[in-house]
Amino acid sequence: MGSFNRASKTLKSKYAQFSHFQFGCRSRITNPLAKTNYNRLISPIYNLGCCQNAFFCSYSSRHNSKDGSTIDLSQYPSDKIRNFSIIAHIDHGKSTLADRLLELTGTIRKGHGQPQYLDKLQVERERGITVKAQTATMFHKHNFLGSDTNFLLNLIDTPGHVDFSYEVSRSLAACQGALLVVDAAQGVQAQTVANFYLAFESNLAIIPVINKIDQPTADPDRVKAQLKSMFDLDPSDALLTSAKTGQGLEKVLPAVIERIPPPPGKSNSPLRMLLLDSYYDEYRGVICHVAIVDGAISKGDKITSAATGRSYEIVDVGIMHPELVPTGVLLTGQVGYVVSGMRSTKEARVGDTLYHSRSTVEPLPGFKPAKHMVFSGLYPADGSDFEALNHAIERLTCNDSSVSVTKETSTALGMGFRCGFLGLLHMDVFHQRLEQEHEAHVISTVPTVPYIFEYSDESKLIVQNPATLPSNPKHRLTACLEPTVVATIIIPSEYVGPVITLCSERRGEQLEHSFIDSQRAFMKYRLPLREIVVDFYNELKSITSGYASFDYEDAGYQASDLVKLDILLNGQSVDAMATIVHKTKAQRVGRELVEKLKKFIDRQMFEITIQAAIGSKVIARETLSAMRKNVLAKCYGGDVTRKRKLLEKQKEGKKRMKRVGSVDIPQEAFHELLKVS
Ligand SMILES: Nc1nc2c(ncn2[C@@H]2O[C@H](COP(=O)(O)OP(=O)(O)OP(=O)(O)O)[C@@H](O)[C@H]2O)c(=O)[nH]1
Repeated sequence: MGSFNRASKTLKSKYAQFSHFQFGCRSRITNPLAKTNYNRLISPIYNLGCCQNAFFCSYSSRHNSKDGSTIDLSQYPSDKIRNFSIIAHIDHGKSTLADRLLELTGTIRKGHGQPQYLDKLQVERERGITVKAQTATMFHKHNFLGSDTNFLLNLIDTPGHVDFSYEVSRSLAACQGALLVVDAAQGVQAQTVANFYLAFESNLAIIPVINKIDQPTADPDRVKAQLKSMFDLDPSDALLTSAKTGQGLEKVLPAVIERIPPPPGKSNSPLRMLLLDSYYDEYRGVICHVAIVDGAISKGDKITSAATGRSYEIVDVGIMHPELVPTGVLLTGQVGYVVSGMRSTKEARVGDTLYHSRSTVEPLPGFKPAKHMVFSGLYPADGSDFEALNHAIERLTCNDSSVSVTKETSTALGMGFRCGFLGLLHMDVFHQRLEQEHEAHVISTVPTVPYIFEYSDESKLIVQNPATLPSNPKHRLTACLEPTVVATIIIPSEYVGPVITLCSERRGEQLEHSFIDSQRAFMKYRLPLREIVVDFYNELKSITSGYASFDYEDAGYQASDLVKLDILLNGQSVDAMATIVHKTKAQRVGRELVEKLKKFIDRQMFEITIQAAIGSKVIARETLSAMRKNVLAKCYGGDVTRKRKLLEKQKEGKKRMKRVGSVDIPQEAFHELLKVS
């Protein structure tokens, strides 16, 4: 507990500086709908129908202005605006709570939208996770300081998974407060800790929300005690809710209005607009999400980008309500979108300051660039589809600028791309979106982390693709460095032993071990990134019967004993299968790789040797004896159509093979390798 108490003291002193209306304003919103259909913009009739009795009906204050805008934002100066995020550990109910708030304020009709309304992407719906943070503007009437006042509230629903914490930190930059949602049964989990600190370090007002109190195993008092001991949050400040049944939700928006300060910008200063995110719309070009830090922006204004120096004219401006609704203007403290004739999202740099071309301003600090933790090669399953894949990747990166892409060539797989991702789930999601949204069939190579190799001539090589590491370098190798992370693990106390064993097997160094309460342990480990990239979380879940929660943050590089492991088929190296491993693990990984490959490569008309080698030394070997696969073997009788079908299926399967020298490798073999390494 010592560390928590220390943290609490620091927090107390930090909190002492908190006074309402004194928070630094930074901003952010995010990508909404990949393909917004402007014909579906909310109609006045729809909005009138969906307003809830006691809540503010946005149309009561709407008018149709000359430029067609339907909402008059001039009645919302900064003191009537609240910008807040919903942050939580994965699955603690952020998106469901967001649904309820949208319904309460009449922004969406109750039961009208799909559950988790703001999770728009197919991949989000299929996996039940939030990948992109989403913003929605809501209007709400509240009795504030003795009089009924209309407020404009910007809600940002954020992802819970560690890979997307970059989204969370950008979201928080647009806010002055956050709802920290904690599951009443599960209590504080690893991402609760990580997200709390993100919000705390951004000086946000934090409102604890203990959600899912309808569950039979809910124990709100235990969670309150955890919030007190870990974050020094006052138990009496916690709101108790059930986003499922609606219990306690009426207290959420009043708390947002009363406890979160308004945005602090200056309305009479020149425009400073922070570019939070952008996405590409087929019909309108780049749509930028912005926060107005100072001043105001109107349709027709000329703006300049501080990052590129290019100027644009604003052709549309509005809010996300929750679809795009033109308002003709955005005022200080408001968040919304602008369309300005940018042709590619490369022109829209996240964190950029946009200002009126006629003025000069000090640019805003912007955001730290996203750090790529995992790299993988993406190749078209059919080599002739390179251009199609190129196009698909270009389109997708327009809507996910956190992926880095460079072209590369592999002797085994042909022309492809080396892509950098924020983590393995991010990589998986990108892959899935390529297939689902752009119909691209892709082979991805074993994910690797960025290693640094230093040589005697003081040169450094950053290796994002193991195949590029020279086996016989010109200069003597002086150091190998690998990236590390500090991992936070929260588990029921009875699983401490197995988790310690797992972390030491993964070359982890224990930094902290304490107890949150009588039932839950809290551990911090420094671990090589490579060791957690692939299946660490699955194994952690399996040894703790699914009760572990896990989060990590970048912790720099450490010297390590690394070797390059090559895979050879009939003596020929398969560059796409090369990997870099710790010397002590090379033997085991090599053996597992060749065994896996043996299972997945079909026997062919000749014998195939599969070898794992470090330099010229072979450390594992398997042999696949010769045989032709007869797909008709089990097909008795003379049914021609059935035989034809089987042969066509085989032909189709062959198309999905990759020929390396004389050996065909099925796509599944590459996928299976991901699991071993
Ligand atoms: N019993 C109960 N279930 C809830 C409540 N709130 C949410 N859930 C359920 O919890 C699951 C996760 O809810 P989400 O809203 O998707 O959680 P999330 O935090 O947005 O998840 P990520 O975006 O993946 O981090 C869903 O099955 C919800 O129906 C609640 O108050 N009570």
